[in-house]
Amino acid sequence: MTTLTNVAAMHEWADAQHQRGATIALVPTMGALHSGHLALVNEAKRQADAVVTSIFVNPTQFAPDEDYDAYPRPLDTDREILAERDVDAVFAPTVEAMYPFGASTTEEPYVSVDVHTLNDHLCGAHRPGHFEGVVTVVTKLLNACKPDVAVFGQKDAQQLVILKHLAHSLLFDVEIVGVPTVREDDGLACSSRNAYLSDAERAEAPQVYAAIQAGEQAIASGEQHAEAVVRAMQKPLDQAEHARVQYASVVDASSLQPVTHLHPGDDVLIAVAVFFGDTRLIDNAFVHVPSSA
Ligand SMILES: Nc1ncnc2c1ncn2[C@@H]1O[C@H](COP(=O)(O)OP(=O)(O)OP(=O)(O)O)[C@@H](O)[C@H]1O
Ligand SMILES: CC(C)(CO)[C@@H](O)C(=O)[O-]
Ligand code: BAL
Repeated sequence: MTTLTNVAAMHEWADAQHQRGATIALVPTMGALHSGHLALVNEAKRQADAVVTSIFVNPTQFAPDEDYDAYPRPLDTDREILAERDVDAVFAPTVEAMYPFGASTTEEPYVSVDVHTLNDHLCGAHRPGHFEGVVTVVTKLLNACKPDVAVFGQKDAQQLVILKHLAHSLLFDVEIVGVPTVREDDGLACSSRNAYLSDAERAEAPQVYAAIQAGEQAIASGEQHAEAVVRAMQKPLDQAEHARVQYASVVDASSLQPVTHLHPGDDVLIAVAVFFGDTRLIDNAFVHVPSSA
């Protein structure tokens, strides 16, 4: 497994793969790898001949009050994990390599991609600049790694939907593939940020998934009012003493705009963000409204 830290070396590797007729799958991550990331790597291996995993904690997607400095960076362990999985290359650029003119976009002339109304709800409404930072860095990663396929987790559902629109709107010649959320045995979605939880918070954290299951159940049993679905999602979270709900929402699965009524055949995204202390957890499900609803 080769490790590449600058864009020129990454281009050289990608060009060499394509010259030998191999396709490339990219798995973008911020490191601190867990089973969720490894599911993406497995899918990448199914999708292409050569797999590159990027490890980059992207400064521009963190709001000023968020955990950019504290975010875990166990690069050597991550590299060992990826080598064991026979990943072909790791792209671990410096901030300077990814942002040659500086990551603070207020200081330099710059170009960025606007996500417009896709940013209005869910995490976009609560993390100023987050998705602009994500689409900017993913654009850079796609240009640096030249993949045929890029693999992302459904755990970050709003991100996945926005990135599919990014590729479609801006004519990127890449397929965006989503992978279902990988969970701990008790249902909690695997996340690098789970490591921040105290024992008491960790014990209650599976209620976040219980909220999603309650929403799915309400829709499956014919509930037509989004408000009632949200109330059902709220109930398991009311039982978690340490939980503070940031949002519980039902939105259209493509436009990400709130829905009030569910109609048979609709595709919706039900999603929650919940704080346990300073740790913010998200979970969600894409749900197809059944014909009995
Ligand atoms: N439990 C999971 N199941 C499937 N994919 C996941 C899971 N957790 C993260 N991913 C995906 O892995 C990719 C990299 O995510 P990232 O490195 O931010 O990990 P993370 O654990 O989600 O971190 P964070 O705690 O910052 O949310 C993203 O596409 C993300 O959706
Ligand atoms: C896609 C991503 C690697 C971009 O920094 C990040 O948002 C993540 O880890 O989901
Ligand atoms: N997994 C999404 C990256 C973030 O929370 O910033």
